[in-house]
Amino acid sequence: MTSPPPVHVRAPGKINLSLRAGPPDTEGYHPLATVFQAVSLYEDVVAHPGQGVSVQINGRGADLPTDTTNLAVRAAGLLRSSTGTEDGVRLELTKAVPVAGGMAGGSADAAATLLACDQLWGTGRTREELVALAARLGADVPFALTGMTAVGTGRGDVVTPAMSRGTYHWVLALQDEGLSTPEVFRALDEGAGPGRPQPEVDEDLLAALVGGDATALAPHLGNDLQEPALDLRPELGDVLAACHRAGALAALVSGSGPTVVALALDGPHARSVAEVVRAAEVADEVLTATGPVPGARVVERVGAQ
Ligand SMILES: C[C@](O)(CO)[C@H](O)COP(=O)(O)OP(=O)(O)OC[C@H]1O[C@@H](n2ccc(N)nc2=O)[C@H](O)[C@@H]1O
Ligand SMILES: Nc1ncnc2c1ncn2[C@@H]1O[C@H](COP(=O)(O)OP(=O)(O)OP(=O)(O)O)[C@@H](O)[C@H]1O
Repeated sequence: MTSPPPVHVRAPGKINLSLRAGPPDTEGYHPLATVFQAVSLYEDVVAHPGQGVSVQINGRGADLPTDTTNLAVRAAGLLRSSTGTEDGVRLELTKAVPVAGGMAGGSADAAATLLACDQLWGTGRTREELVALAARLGADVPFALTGMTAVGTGRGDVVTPAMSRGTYHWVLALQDEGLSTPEVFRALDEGAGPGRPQPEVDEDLLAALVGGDATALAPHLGNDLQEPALDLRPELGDVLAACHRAGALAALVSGSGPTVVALALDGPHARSVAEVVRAAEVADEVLTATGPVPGARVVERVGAQ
């Protein structure tokens, strides 16, 4: 029997336009009310037929583990055990999203792997089944399947698509050294103390997104994890200040950081803000991106007729 052609899936990184977190539950997880936007910084996963499950990493994160602690390997393993297939896969990841950067790169790898392996193995999971598997892999993984703009509730894993008009232009200030998501949540708990209210989705932000006007959106951007991320990494204050000085409409830490994202008026404005932030030498890399963009999708079935 001839082996099936490889499957190439692309999945986006995300930013949190708004993130509100309540006090932790008995398992240490925090209830969230967040608004995600998928942006044009992508992870590419090519699933080749193989023996067992293995992974090779290109681009960023060449020093990430390739054992079962890798989120892509976990995703393939979970699909295998839940479907009972004995087929294998050799995964080739090309990472563009910063590692431990608050942009859910590992979650994008996991989402892309679920979709790629389902196609490669012909296991025929429905979208709902893939989303349920995604939630078992991490709070951000379901959104990486959905993409575009969405509200995340529960642990951030209950994803509901949201309306958004137009395209938003972002400047991304990346740091080589990541921040640990559990540590940032711990710092939040130390700073915020008990008795905080259950988080609610910011309706004004959702209304601004429907209007499609970046200037109207800017004052509604916010992140409860920004202060704890700044406590752990005070230098991020310089990045935020540089974005403001550069004329950004708003600047905030994405998710658990340390990536700082700045909102611009349009493409040329984003490029000029990026130039000023780059010159300030407060970030290891400064990129521009747009959003919203679609979630994980098959780019091509390599060699397919
Ligand atoms: C910060 C965000 O990126 C915002 O979108 C997410 O909340 C994090 O999502 P994630 O990295 O996919 O999270 P998971 O892999 O499920 O969890 C990693 C760790 O983050 C903390 N965590 C995560 C999600 C959540 N709602 N509450 C938490 O406290 C927990 O300590 C958990 O052990
Ligand atoms: N394929 C993967 N890519 C990136 N990190 C991975 C991967 N597999 C496992 N990890 C581990 O997960 C940790 C966080 O991954 P990720 O890059 O998704 O962080 P993040 O963007 O801060 O995530 P989030 O925004 O979802 O909290 C890394 O420090 C790494 O140890």
